[in-house]
Amino acid sequence: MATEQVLPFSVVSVVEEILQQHGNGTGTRSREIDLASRKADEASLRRYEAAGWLRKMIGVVGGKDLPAEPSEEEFLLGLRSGIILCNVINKVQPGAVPKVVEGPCDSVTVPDGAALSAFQYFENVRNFLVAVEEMGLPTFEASDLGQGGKSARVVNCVLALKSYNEWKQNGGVGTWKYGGSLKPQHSGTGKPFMRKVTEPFMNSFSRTTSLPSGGDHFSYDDLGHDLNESSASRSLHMLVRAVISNKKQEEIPYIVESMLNKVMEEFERRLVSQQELMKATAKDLVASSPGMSLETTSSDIKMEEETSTPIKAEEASSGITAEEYCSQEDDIHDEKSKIQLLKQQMMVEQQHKHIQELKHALHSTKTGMQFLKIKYQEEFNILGKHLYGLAHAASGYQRVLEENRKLYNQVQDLKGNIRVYCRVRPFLPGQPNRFSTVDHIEEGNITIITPSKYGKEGRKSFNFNKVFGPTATQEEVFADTQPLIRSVLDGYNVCIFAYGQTGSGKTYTMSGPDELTEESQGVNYRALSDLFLLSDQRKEIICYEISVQMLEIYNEQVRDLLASDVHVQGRNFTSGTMIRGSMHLVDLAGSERVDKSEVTGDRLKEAQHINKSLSALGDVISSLAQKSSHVPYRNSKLTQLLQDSLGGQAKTLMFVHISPEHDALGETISTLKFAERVATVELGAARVNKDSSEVKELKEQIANLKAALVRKEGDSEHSQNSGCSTPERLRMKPGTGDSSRRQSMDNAGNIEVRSNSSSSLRRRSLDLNDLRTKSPPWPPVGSPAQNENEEDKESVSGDWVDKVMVNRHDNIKSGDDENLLGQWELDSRQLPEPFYQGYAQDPSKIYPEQPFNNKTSTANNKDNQEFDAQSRRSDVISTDSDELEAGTSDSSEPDLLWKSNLPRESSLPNGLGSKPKKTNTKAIKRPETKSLIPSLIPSPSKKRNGVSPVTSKLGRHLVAADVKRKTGHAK
Ligand SMILES: Nc1ncnc2c1ncn2[C@@H]1O[C@H](COP(=O)(O)OP(=O)(O)OP(=O)(O)O)[C@@H](O)[C@H]1O
Repeated sequence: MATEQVLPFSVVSVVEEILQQHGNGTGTRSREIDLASRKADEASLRRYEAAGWLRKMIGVVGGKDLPAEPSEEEFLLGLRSGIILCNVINKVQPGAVPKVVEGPCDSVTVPDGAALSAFQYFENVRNFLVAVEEMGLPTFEASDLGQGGKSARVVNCVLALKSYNEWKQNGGVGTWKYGGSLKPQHSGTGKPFMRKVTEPFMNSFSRTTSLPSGGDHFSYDDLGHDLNESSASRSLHMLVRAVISNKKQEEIPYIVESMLNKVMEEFERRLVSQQELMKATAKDLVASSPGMSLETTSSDIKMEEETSTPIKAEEASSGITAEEYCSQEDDIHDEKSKIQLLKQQMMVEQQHKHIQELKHALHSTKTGMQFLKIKYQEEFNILGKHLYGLAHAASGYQRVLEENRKLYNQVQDLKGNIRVYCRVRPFLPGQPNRFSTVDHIEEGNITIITPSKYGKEGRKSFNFNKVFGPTATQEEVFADTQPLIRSVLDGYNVCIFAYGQTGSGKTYTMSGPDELTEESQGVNYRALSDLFLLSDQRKEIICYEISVQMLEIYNEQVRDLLASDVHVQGRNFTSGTMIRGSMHLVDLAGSERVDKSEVTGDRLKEAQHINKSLSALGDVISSLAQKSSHVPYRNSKLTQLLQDSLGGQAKTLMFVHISPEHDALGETISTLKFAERVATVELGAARVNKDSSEVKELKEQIANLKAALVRKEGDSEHSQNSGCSTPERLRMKPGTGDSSRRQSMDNAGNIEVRSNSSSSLRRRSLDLNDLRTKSPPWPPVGSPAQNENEEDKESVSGDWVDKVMVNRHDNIKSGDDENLLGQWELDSRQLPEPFYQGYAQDPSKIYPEQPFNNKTSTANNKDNQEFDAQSRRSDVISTDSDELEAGTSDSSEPDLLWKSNLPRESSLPNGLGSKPKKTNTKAIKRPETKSLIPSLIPSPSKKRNGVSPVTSKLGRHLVAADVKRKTGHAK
């Protein structure tokens, strides 16, 4: 059917041609007559159709002047007034002619009618024609309605109006336009005659044009085509009539069959030629478009056929030729190329637009990068400034640290150089009577419940720097001690010693209990740990060398339990200065009364020495408290060794311990009073042992010169006393070699150094000789850094005897403790270098304030030395006792504590110097059971009683021999 739609010929034309050929036998003349007749019939039929439609539209009454099948004259006459036309058009398009001039029906028929009426009728026709024109319908001339006028155009106009009306009544779908397609409505109303005989036949032929159905559009061209088609049908009809009119009835089927066969043949022939024409056209298109393939062309053509089917059908129906079609194809191809080109141009433009956008984005990115770069540079510069500031701050950090250290130590100094902390031991497990003598504790205050004889109120308060109750932990105790430890690393000498009666907790505080845990570690462990910790923290700034010395003083003999050295020594990397600090951790012997121990023999001798040590300590502290010009450091080994820590350069802390038991109340009060007195001692501002290298060299030069001077004096004395070669004399000579100096030291200094090959010292791969030879040079005696007292300067090691741990023998608990001692005893009699120079120079200088009246008795055997020391001490006490009363068991009263060594009794704060003298009956019965320190302070009553203070003190006071080896100190 697609082929039929594009056919440039119609079926009617083929049939007509066949019929004409069939009728050729009737002659040319008859054909001309038939054609004229056929045209006349067609015109009549069209006129009849128009008249019939008009009559139908306006009714019989309105159309009474128009016959159903009027002649041409009747048709024109009936429409001449324009009334029928105006009424009809107003029915088709209401209001098309607003005003229709009506008149008497006969006015038209009367030729002599009024001229006015004729004019009015003309107006009707004119209005009708205007309306028709506005509707897009074919018009005619008004003169066509006059006499002698032509009806053909009038009929066409009426039939067009009829078609328009039918299109409108069918719904008016689409837009009616002039030249549009409209399928003719073959209602058959205008073809009553043809419909009766030939309508099936005609319809079968006319439909071969396959015009689009539906009648969506109406155009005048369609009307023309319809009219042409109708004319052709009627012409065909007449040809058929002409062919069969003179034939017999029985011949007609054969004739019709013959004609149909011919029509079919002709139609097929034309189809074939049409197909050939189409193929040739397609090849030409391919040849003219090099880039187009045959398939593309075919598909394009097919596509074009599909898209333009209505147009082609219209073209076919309107007789478009193949050439015209090819021309249109070319136009379409060109159009497609243009579209393609436009598309490409659009793409190029779009890509160009994208490129522009990309360029813009790139530019923005570049700008952003530039901005970021500038920002980065700015931030980098700011960061650099910050870094510079930080570096500057870091460099100043050293100064700040130094300043902090200074301030920190200043604060410590402002607190007082001798600090006294009191600690109350808790009741021990298994103790039945738990009545505590401690009433209450408040920060630095402790109140003791006393019997009425001790006070009016039965209470007595003591103030110290700090008081720790029975529940205080080791950590809490050390927390308040720690600042002193840190001072050691800053170049200060520090002395921490524990004081108190036996069993009050001295060892517990300093070392801890026997079964040691991390929590129960005492000050010694924690202090050493802190030293190493701090030195490690400061290792970037200061290089510390820490050495530990462990000494024991027993019966006035000093034993080095570890090695010979030296100190905490640090070298500042930045300034190059050297600082030296020392720390003395001293666990003293018990201070309770001797009468509780009732010891004799060796114990008594031991107690005498302890007595002497503590007595000397009391003397030193008393002198310091009185700011005496002379401080008797050399009265005992203890005070000699602690000189640096008890002098003006040191920071001293005393832990005073008391027991809570009621039966220890006397010792408790005595101890607290002693401690309170100690707390009043002002040592002056502590000084840092800090030397530059130049100062150090100068000090060494001075020391050498002084040593040379001493040797020179010794030589001259030796020459004057030639022949006097007693051991004492020999000891007093300055040693020329190590062995001689050691010998001298052994004798004069009562120092015993023993080495044990199986000791833990050796297990640590330490060699005493090694340590000694590697020790720093012994400082010059009497160096400026030492005590201002010239005698003390010469006789005491000064800065160079540090790190002393004073230990005591415990003959009572000699079991396990003796084993522990074995680990630390040294067999060798090699002596530490400091003692050679400190003591061997001149024994008489050790006790300058005493008459050295028994030089020969201080023989080179140890016992003699001990006895000598005791004798000297006795001499001292004897001298003092001239002014003081003899001690009694009541001499433990605190008021008597310091009197013996105070130059002015009236200066005692408690005014007990005027206390009435008492006779000590206990002293007579058991003279060895007197308390230690109070007994060293003879009371006026004792003096008046005339009891020899020497015998009474030495005989009645005994330190309980319960001292353990403090092996933990050196671990
Ligand atoms: N604060 C305390 N907490 C618990 N137990 C303590 C405390 N203080 C002392 N002790 C215990 O009391 C007993 C005696 O203490 P410690 O040996 O330390 O006394 P001391 O003063 O050193 O005696 P000594 O003079 O004989 O050496 C020990 O068993 C010890 O563990």
